[in-house]
Amino acid sequence: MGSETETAPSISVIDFSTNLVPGTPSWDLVKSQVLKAAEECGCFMADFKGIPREVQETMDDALEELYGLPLETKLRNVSEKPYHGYIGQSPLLPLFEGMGFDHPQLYDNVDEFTRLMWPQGYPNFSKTIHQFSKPLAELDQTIRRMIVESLGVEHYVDEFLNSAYYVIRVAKYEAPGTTEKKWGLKTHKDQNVMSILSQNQINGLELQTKDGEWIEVKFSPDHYLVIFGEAFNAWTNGRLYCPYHRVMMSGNKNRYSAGVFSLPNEGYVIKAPKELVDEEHPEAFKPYEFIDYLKQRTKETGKTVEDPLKAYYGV
Ligand SMILES: O=C(O)CCC(=O)C(=O)O
Ligand SMILES: [Fe+2]
Repeated sequence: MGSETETAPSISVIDFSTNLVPGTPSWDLVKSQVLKAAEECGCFMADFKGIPREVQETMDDALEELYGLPLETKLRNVSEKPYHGYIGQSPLLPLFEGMGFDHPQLYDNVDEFTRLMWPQGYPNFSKTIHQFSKPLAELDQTIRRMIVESLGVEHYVDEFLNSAYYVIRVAKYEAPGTTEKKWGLKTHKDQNVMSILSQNQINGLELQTKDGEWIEVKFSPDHYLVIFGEAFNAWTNGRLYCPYHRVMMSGNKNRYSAGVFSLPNEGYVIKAPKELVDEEHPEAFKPYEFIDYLKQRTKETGKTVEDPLKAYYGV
């Protein structure tokens, strides 16, 4: 049905601001909205009140302070797993720096990272990161539970929720000082299970719709962008959409973003439950381990692969 005025595509907002209890009508309503967004756009904006405003604001300052540390200090954030530690200083992406660590929903893990950066300790920094990460890890659990229930395989909820761990990744995108857009982060699909992102007041994230149109993502306070990743898509036998996204920067203000990501555990073989495979939905992907996929993709950094998960593991 043609409408007279073209409306720009936008990302749907789903209300997580009330206490949602499984089995209640409000849970079921939100659950259906989540599945629809996951299938049609691979993302949505969660209106979520689990992180107090003052923590959101302190988070912006904390990231600015973290990235203000000398490079040799930031380089102490190392990991043997690809994409888990410090990334930056790349001539291909000169505006970008990223850091991250595992299990940020646990205070002691946050504090270990803090002490790596500030050996004398910095409890306020640890507190802020923890108060940011823990509610988002819980939100991730809620959303993943909703999808699994919606697909009618609720007896897999526990197995699926326990098959992933959390990583926090924080990024700085240096202001290019131009009106023309410069690359902050290359176009990619998230390879993990699910990502929940926030930012300071500076926009720059862009997301591609199924129709190929790019949307500039705008964040409001208490809004967190949920992006479904390839591992979740594989687990649902291809029922979800994974949107391409990128960061494009312009202007004179640095952008800081922070995200809590769920990643499949090491040793866990990602494979759709048999109930999700039938004649109408033949097996979409070969079973695979996340770390193998990550390692293969890292070897090919910079190479663009169309629909990468399908290229590597498509049946
Ligand atoms: O910084 C952002 O807003 C996006 C980060 C992102 O897409 C990622 O880490 O996968
Ligand atoms: Fe991403």
